[in-house]
Amino acid sequence: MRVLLLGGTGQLGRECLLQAGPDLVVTAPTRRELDLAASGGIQALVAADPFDVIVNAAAYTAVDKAESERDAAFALNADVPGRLAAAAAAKSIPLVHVSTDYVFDGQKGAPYVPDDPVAPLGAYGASKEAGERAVRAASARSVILRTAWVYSPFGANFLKTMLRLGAERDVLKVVDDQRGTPTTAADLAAACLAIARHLVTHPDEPGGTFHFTDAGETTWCGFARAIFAIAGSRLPNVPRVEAITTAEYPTPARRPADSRLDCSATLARFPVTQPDWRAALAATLDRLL
Ligand SMILES: NC(=O)C1=CN([C@@H]2O[C@H](COP(=O)(O)OP(=O)(O)OC[C@H]3O[C@@H](n4cnc5c(N)ncnc54)[C@H](OP(=O)(O)O)[C@@H]3O)[C@@H](O)[C@H]2O)C=CC1
Ligand SMILES: Cc1cn([C@H]2C[C@H](O)[C@@H](COP(=O)(O)OP(=O)(O)O[C@H]3O[C@@H](C)C(=O)[C@@H](O)[C@H]3O)O2)c(=O)[nH]c1=O
Repeated sequence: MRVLLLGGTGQLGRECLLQAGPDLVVTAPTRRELDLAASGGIQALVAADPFDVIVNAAAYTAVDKAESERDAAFALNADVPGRLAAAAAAKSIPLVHVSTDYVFDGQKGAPYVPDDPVAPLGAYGASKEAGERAVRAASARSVILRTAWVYSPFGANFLKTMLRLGAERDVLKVVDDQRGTPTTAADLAAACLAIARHLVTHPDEPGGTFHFTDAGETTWCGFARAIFAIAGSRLPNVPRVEAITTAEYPTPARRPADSRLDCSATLARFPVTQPDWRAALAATLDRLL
């Protein structure tokens, strides 16, 4: 299977590349080779090569910065997916596009199913929601896969922030009133590649919008506490993690209070596995430390 992977240097992209086996030929242009924000090169790239499927792991992911860089967020998260989906449709190849729990406002009070109404609270979520609409409008056979709270040994993420701050401070204050599910980029990559493969081998099946996270739920504070509980003996300093409210941790972007995602439709339709988030965290810490 020949895969065009965008965002190969990001968290998800790197895990996709690590999981590519001999039957999976992945082409992953870097930003230097293809600046997605600037380029009209997407169409040319897709048109020129015989890819079986496209996986879009590229995005603008700086949630707070997006509030002051709205145009940059929309360029990457809305315009690029639209162009990519149009190029995929023109070649009749499927697209796996990754989106976020931040398209929801977090007020449902139960895990979101894919058809629930979206209502993003910030510019990042709004840009990703616009990207979803652009992908649907292009009529490619696409799977929009929403995920949440992604972390890995690579790049910038909450796990690495906690380990960095935990080495410097004795107390970390972390919000305990935002619920969701931490998800390793490795598990997400496995899901993306399984879905990509399924779309290629089942050409008559339609796409749609789906959810994938690791299994279970917690808060950011619960996530932080689990990090230090699991990794503590391997760290030079283990901070105390103090639970605070969102109001006590003001940020430029508002975030959903409860963005748990119901993944049952994904598990029923595609051959994906959903590891428990704590087991996945332990495995990631083993890789990182
Ligand atoms: N991180 C998270 O917590 C979550 C992420 N998601 C979604 O999952 C997907 C993957 O996220 P994640 O792996 O964390 O993202 P990262 O921020 O780790 O990676 C983003 C990727 O996009 C690339 N990129 C950004 N701008 C450009 C550009 N102008 N030209 C070319 N490449 C560019 C980056 O390249 P470079 O390395 O050069 O910067 C990088 O490869 C995204 O769609 C994201 O919205 C959904 C929920 C949670
Ligand atoms: C660093 C820190 C953060 N927090 C809070 C702020 C915020 O509410 C929450 C998470 O912080 P972060 O800024 O690390 O995470 P954030 O950038 O909001 O993570 C999001 O990224 C995008 C890309 C997504 O798509 C989402 O699914 C989600 O993973 O934790 C604390 O309470 N204490 C702290 O010391």
